Amino acid sequence: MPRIFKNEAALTPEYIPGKLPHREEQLKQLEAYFSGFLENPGSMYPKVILIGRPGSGKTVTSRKFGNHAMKLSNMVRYVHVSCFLNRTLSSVLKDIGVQLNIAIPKRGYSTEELLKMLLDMVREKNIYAIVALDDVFHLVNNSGPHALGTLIRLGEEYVSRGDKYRFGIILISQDLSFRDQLDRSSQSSLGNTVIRFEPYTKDQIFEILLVRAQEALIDDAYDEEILEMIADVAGIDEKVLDDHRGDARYAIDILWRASKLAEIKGADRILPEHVREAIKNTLRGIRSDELRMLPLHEKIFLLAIVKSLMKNPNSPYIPFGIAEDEYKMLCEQYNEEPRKHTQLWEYLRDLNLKGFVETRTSSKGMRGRTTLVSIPSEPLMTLDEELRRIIEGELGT
Ligand SMILES: Nc1ncnc2c1ncn2[C@@H]1O[C@H](COP(=O)(O)OP(=O)(O)OP(=O)(O)O)[C@@H](O)[C@H]1O
Repeated sequence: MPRIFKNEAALTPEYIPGKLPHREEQLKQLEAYFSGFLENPGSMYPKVILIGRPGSGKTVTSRKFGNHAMKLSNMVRYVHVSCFLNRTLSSVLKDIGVQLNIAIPKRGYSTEELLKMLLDMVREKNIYAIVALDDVFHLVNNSGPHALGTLIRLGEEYVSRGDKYRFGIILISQDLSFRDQLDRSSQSSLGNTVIRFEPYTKDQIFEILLVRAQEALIDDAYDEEILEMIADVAGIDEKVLDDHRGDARYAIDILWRASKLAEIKGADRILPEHVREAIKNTLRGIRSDELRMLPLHEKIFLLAIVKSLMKNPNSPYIPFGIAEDEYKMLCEQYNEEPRKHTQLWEYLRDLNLKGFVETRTSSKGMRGRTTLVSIPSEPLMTLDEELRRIIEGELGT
């Protein structure tokens, strides 16, 4: 079988590439804001905000900077916390502890006690940590502005008692709305150091894809035109108002899917037809890592919504009740005890909040008022496959 990949991992979302085209400036700015902290650890407390749309490279730039910082000093650690996963102060503190190799008890302690343990241990180990809080608005939305205020002041009272600054903070978000919710003193303590990440143009996406392709694919497996074709649909375009344009994750995902299709079909190179099919099958707003993090029964309920919509191809919406029936059938199939009606409403509310589904109340034509559910912008087949894979993996079936 002809080979397409030489290092498939270079097309996975977690991979940190050797070069980050078009983010050199942002990396340089991060290095500059942290240079005092890195040259003389503990002498200052840098706080930097990264903002930009999804897929504009905030996470990967922050991680790359973290690797650079750790190379400069063996006393410095970089810690990357997903606030999508950790939505409370105590879970953020525990995650920081885990990443710093500090044993923090799972339960039985207040957040103040957890905070104190963390600060004491950091001092005892004599380390300095750069903490990046990714998707920080989830923390503020779920736990209120006070939780973030506490993190922004991390260790400041220790400094007033003679210790050094032990932390630097990077806050990552799509916009600055999280900052407006903070109280005045946290806002002023946070300051105004903002690095912006603009959505990528077609040319920029092309160069990003080229670097990735060189790392991931056999030279003969692709033409640059294939990458241009992907850049055309993924780069921003003034004429097309589309939320997903300018998103490097979307572009890289298409390249991976097209390469995989070429491999599965036994082709010796990626053809335009593979790209077309890959575009059709690529999830746009939804990320598979976010799917994976939903509670098991919320995933099964989402799969039920997907299946109900697939069974009704002429209708963009299905009533809640249809999805509920489908959910019960799926539970039977998976040998799982179905959750109660009220719990399913909770799931629906959450799925809507996270942008996985859209809901509306039925118009007059229908009898009574029912809640209708739709998934307007994702390919159902791909969602179906992805969810089944994740659920079956989790259930070990
Ligand atoms: N300049 C770049 N060069 C190479 N790869 C990039 C670049 N920018 C982004 N990527 C890749 O695109 C994907 C998405 O980037 P990243 O996760 O950093 O975006 P983000 O802005 O943090 O998005 P989100 O807000 O959705 O988390 C990752 O796989 C990342 O490696």
